[in-house]
Amino acid sequence: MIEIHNIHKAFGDKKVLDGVSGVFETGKTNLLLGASGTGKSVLLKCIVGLIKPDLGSVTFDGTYFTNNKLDIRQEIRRKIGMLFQGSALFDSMTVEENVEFPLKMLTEMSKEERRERVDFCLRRVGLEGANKKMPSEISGGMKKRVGIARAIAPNCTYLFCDEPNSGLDPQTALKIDELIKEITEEYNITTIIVTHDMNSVIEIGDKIFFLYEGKKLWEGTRDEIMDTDIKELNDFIFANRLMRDAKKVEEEEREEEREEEERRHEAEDHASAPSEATVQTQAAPQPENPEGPTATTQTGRDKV
Ligand SMILES: Nc1ncnc2c1ncn2[C@@H]1O[C@H](COP(=O)(O)OP(=O)(O)OP(=O)(O)O)[C@@H](O)[C@H]1O
Repeated sequence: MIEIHNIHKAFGDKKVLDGVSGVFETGKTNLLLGASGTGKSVLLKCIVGLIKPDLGSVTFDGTYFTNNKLDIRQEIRRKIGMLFQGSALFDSMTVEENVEFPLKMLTEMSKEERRERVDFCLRRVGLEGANKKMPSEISGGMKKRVGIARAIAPNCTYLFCDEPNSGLDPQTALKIDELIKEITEEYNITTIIVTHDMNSVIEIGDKIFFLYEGKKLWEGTRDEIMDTDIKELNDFIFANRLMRDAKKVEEEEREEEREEEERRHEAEDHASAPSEATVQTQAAPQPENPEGPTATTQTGRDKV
C-alpha cells in the first residue's frame, strides 16, 4: 500500500500540485485520471522520488520515503517497476537484454538465473521466442509488453505506468490494460497508472483518483464514476460522445427498470388490497369461528 499525504509542488510561480492525499491499495490497479496538464505525471514522479515535493509525504507499506535516509529510499526504489510512456526501451539492445538490464543493475542473480527470469517474464507477457529481436523489429504493443516484462523482472512490489496505452490501437490497448491488471492481482502488486483514457477506467479502474488543476477532486471505483455529481469530472468523462451515449442508454434502462418495478408494486398492492366487501366483513362482529381469518379472506375473494 502506498500513502501520499498533502503533496504540494510548484515550478517557479506555477503551482502544479496543491495538497494531494490518497491511499493506493495493494493488489489493485489505481488510476490517476485527469485532463492534460493537470499534474498526473508530476504526482507520479513525486511518488517514485524523481521529483521532490515542496511539501507532503509518501509512505510505502508503512515506510516513510520522502526525506528518509538514502539507503532506505534506495531499498524502496529497488522494489519499484516503471513502465514509461513510449516504453523507453534501449534501441541498441535486444528484447532479452532490455529485460535483463534491471536484473544486472539491481540483483545479485547469476547469468543462468537471469536467463531463466528473463524467459519467465517474456513468457508471462506473451512474448516467448522474441528474445533476440531488436525493438525496431517489433510492434508498439509488443514494445509495451517488453516494457512490462522489464518492469516486473526484479520482482517489483510497486508498479508505476505512465500512459501505458499511448499510441496503441483500442484492441491492443485493452490487451495491455488487461495484462497489467492480471499481473497486479497475480503478484499482489500496488499499481498506479497515469491515464486519461476512459476505456482504461471502465476496464481496469479498481480505484480512480481524479485530478483537476493540481487537486484531487474525486476518488472512487469504476462502478461509481458514472454517477458522480462533480461537474468537472462529468465534463471530463462525457466529453466523449460514446460515453454520453453509454450514459443515456444506462439512464433509459434504469428508467425502464423503475417503471417495471412500479408496475409490479401496483399489481401486488392491487392483489393484496382487501375489497370493500372484505373490509365490511372484517369490520362487522365476527361469529366465533376457528376458521375465521381464512373464511374472511375467502369471503372477500368470492366477492371480488
Ligand atoms: N520540470 C518541470 N518544470 C516546469 N514545469 C513543469 C515540469 N514538469 C511539469 N511541469 C508543468 O506541470 C504541469 C503538469 O504537468 P504534468 O506532466 O504532470 O501533466 P499531466 O497531467 O501528466 O498531463 P499529460 O496528460 O498531458 O501528460 C504542466 O503545466 C507542465 O508544463
